[in-house]
Amino acid sequence: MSQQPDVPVLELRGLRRVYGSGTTAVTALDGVDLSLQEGEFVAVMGPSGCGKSTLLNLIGGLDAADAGTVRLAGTELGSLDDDRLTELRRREIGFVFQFFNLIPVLTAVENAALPLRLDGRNDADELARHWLDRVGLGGRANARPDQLSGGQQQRVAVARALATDPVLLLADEPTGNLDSKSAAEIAGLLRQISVEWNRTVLMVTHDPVIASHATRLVLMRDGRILDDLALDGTLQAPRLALERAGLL
Ligand SMILES: Nc1ncnc2c1ncn2[C@@H]1O[C@H](COP(=O)(O)OP(=O)(O)OP(=O)(O)O)[C@@H](O)[C@H]1O
Repeated sequence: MSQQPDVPVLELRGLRRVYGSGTTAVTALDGVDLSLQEGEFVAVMGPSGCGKSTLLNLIGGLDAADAGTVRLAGTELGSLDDDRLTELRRREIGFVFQFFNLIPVLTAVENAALPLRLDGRNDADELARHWLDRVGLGGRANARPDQLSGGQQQRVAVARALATDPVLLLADEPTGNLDSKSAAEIAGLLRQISVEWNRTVLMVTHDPVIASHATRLVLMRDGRILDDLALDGTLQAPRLALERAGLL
């Protein structure tokens, strides 16, 4: 999928998701509009239960909205059949998770190559090595996850997420299982991926220091977007925005 100029990488319109029905219904997303341009690094923050995971699930095509649309580089996810949605998810969205989700018996390069192998690419290992190099792990390509630190394992996961050259990288608490030094390094890598490599990154985090690496901050509460602001790279900016919004 090539990115066309002027078409947002991601466009959400009127996104709504209600779990359950009747008196026990929970409105997890209550009319979310959001547009991301190529090269942005957006941090999403908000209190527990405000709808962040639901939002990522809908953007990642893992769950369907009750109303509204998700467009990825112009393609509306709701218009795709299951096979096309699976294909788009594998090629056009890179996922990075809190607990890395690497396969323990595979080496770093085998893990990073996995989405390409699933796609039948015969240059899978070559591309995986290229991405491991770019994320600073070229020297550990043949190590298994249990031979790598947490930060290194997350780098493998980032290489795997980038291997198919997706239009969007989704990161769900990518530093939540790391010590503060490794966490800052991974957040710095995500910033490099967006600002220097012009990839688009959407990250959910609870940590305002980690959010300070992003170029833009989206604050959520009760299934809605409360604030959406550009960040200036200072450590305090997300904390001040959270305070202003009454979320701290
Ligand atoms: N499968 C489900 N069934 C019923 N309610 C759900 C389900 N998943 C989430 N919810 C509810 O929807 C709301 C939003 O949940 P969600 O997990 O998206 O929030 P979150 O911001 O990711 O929270 P956290 O920061 O704790 O992960 C919450 O009230 C939650 O209890």
